[in-house]
Amino acid sequence: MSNEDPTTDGRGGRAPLTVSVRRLDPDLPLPSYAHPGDAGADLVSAEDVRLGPGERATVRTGIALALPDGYAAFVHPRSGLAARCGVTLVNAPGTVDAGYRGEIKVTLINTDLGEPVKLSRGDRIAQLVVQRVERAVFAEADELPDSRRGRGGFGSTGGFAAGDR
Ligand SMILES: O=c1ccn([C@H]2C[C@H](O)[C@@H](COP(=O)(O)OP(=O)(O)OP(=O)(O)O)O2)c(=O)[nH]1
Repeated sequence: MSNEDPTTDGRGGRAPLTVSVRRLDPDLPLPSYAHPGDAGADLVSAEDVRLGPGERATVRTGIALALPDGYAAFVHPRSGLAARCGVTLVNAPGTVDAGYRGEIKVTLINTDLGEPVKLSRGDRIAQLVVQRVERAVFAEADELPDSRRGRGGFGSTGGFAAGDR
């Protein structure tokens, strides 16, 4: 039996987490990181999609996951698609629960009000960030401890002209 700690790679770094993936569409790739150190693994579209100006669509990715307990995956937009075409996610980031075994889907929206966007099957449409998450116990309290921010909420620190009127 090995005494090695499975959470380390034996060279002082963290061992990668293995996540089981089912390919619901065998011709599409598994999620993959474009570069070492990338936080998000690209997800591709399983279908051809045309998004008219301002239109949204929920798009299949052809994969299903089994995340270990204590982890979640977050579906984030791709910055290039957002900057070039105005395509982002309606619910960014989408939350994929550890217990979810269905197909990962991505709800895209074309925020460009002038131009339609065409995406093809196999195009990279979003990125998946896998993270450890805490499960909180919500303990009711009559008083909360003081803090510097206190009750100062939305925009309370200023910093944008339109909100400083
Ligand atoms: O962008 C996303 C977001 C979620 N999901 C899947 C995984 C997630 O575990 C499930 C439910 O998502 P969420 O909890 O955000 O949806 P809800 O509207 O709160 O539904 P529910 O009542 O099922 O929790 O849908 C996706 O495939 N893509």
